[in-house]
Amino acid sequence: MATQGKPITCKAAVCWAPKTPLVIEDVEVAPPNAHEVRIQIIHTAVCHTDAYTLEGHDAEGVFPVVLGHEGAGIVESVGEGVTCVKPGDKVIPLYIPQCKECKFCKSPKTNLCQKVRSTQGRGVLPDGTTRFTCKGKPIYSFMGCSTFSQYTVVADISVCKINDDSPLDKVCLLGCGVPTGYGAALNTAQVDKGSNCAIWGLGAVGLAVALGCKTAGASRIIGVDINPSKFEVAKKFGVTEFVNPKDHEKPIQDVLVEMTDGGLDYTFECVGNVHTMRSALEACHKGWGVSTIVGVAAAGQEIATRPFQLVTGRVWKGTAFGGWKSVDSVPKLVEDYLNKKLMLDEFITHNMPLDQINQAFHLMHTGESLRAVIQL
Ligand SMILES: NC(=O)C1=CN([C@@H]2O[C@H](COP(=O)(O)OP(=O)(O)OC[C@H]3O[C@@H](n4cnc5c(N)ncnc54)[C@H](OP(=O)(O)O)[C@@H]3O)[C@@H](O)[C@H]2O)C=CC1
Ligand SMILES: N[C@@H](CCC(=O)N[C@@H](CSC=O)C(=O)NCC(=O)O)C(=O)O
Ligand SMILES: [Zn+2]
Ligand SMILES: [Zn+2]
Repeated sequence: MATQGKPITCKAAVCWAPKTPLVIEDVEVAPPNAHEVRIQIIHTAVCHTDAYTLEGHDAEGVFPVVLGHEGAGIVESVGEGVTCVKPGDKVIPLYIPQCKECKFCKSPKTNLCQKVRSTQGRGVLPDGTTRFTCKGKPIYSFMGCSTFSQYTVVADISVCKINDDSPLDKVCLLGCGVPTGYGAALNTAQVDKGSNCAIWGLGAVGLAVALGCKTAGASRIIGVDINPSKFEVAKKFGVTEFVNPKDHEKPIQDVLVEMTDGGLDYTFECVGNVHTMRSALEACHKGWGVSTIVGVAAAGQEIATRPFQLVTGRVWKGTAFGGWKSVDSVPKLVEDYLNKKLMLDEFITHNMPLDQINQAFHLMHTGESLRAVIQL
């Protein structure tokens, strides 16, 4: 391979500082070190967590940075000791890796591999450095993925090989939002047949929760959102009823408890707002209701409720990447998509080139998009 072992100069969307538009720059991407993989990113989608970090809400946010963590691409070259993928393989970068060796990976109770968590949280690869340079300055990595670049370097435990027939413009969604919501219902909450569920926030993550609830055989799936334009599209994902908190004077949890003869079996917060997190918990049925926090709240925010809500049997949970052990699960989710058992296309509302990436953020903020897919 002509580029192997050499730096590659390519286009990337660089975030120089919080709350500033991304700038398309020529960046230099160094070759992969041992146990690293350099990937040509072909498509990436934009997740609300990219916007959250761009807005300066992430306690771990470091700048300048190449954001993006919902991507798919082709391996360009690998560093010494890499055996899990080879040049030419189609892959998905994984922001929660799976080393299969740490205490977390060995436990069936969690997907939160901690092997590279501390370096990833500081915006660097496991050796403490970054592979991106622009205008002579090092540029940080994001969530171990940095998919808003034509080339990126990730740890070998942070990537999985997928079926050669995968359409990368669709399966890039399996890097974050869809598995997160789908797994929140199936793995974390373990929704059961005939149950009633409510979902706050009908973006891609909330709609993927709906899909998981539907797959589990839930009877009622209530969508709660302040943007009524989300209601029509939500039906495709299994949402059966809609509630807009703006249409009610009472706290929305009281409205839902009345609608459901005492409360919901399962609720999901997919907004990232501590007030909706409280509503979702308090809308749960006494004795057994389970509320799962999926949304990511801004730095410094804290949740509150009366402890009596928990004493009387409601359970508060949270999920990261839907509880999926990433290397084991993402290739299987790709197969489910290829076998038409998992919807993805319906989440994609926009397609655009890299130089329009700021428009993708705008569409998310105005509530016009579910997922915008960027072609690199
Ligand atoms: N735990 C994890 O592993 C992951 C967490 N996330 C988090 O999940 C959340 C959702 O992500 P995503 O689907 O991409 O985001 P979106 O912005 O696409 O969707 C959020 C939805 O919530 C709606 N909303 C905003 N405020 C309220 C409110 N007060 N009550 C009800 N609905 C409201 C928005 O309406 P409007 O259209 O008007 O804005 C929008 O429809 C984010 O916090 C993201 O960071 C994402 C991926 C993984
Ligand atoms: N860095 C933040 C927290 C951000 C966060 O909660 N990230 C989610 C994924 S959101 C994806 O779109 C997550 O999986 N967290 C687990 C983890 O180990 O990071 C902060 O400092 O609060
Ligand atoms: Zn995400
Ligand atoms: Zn691990």
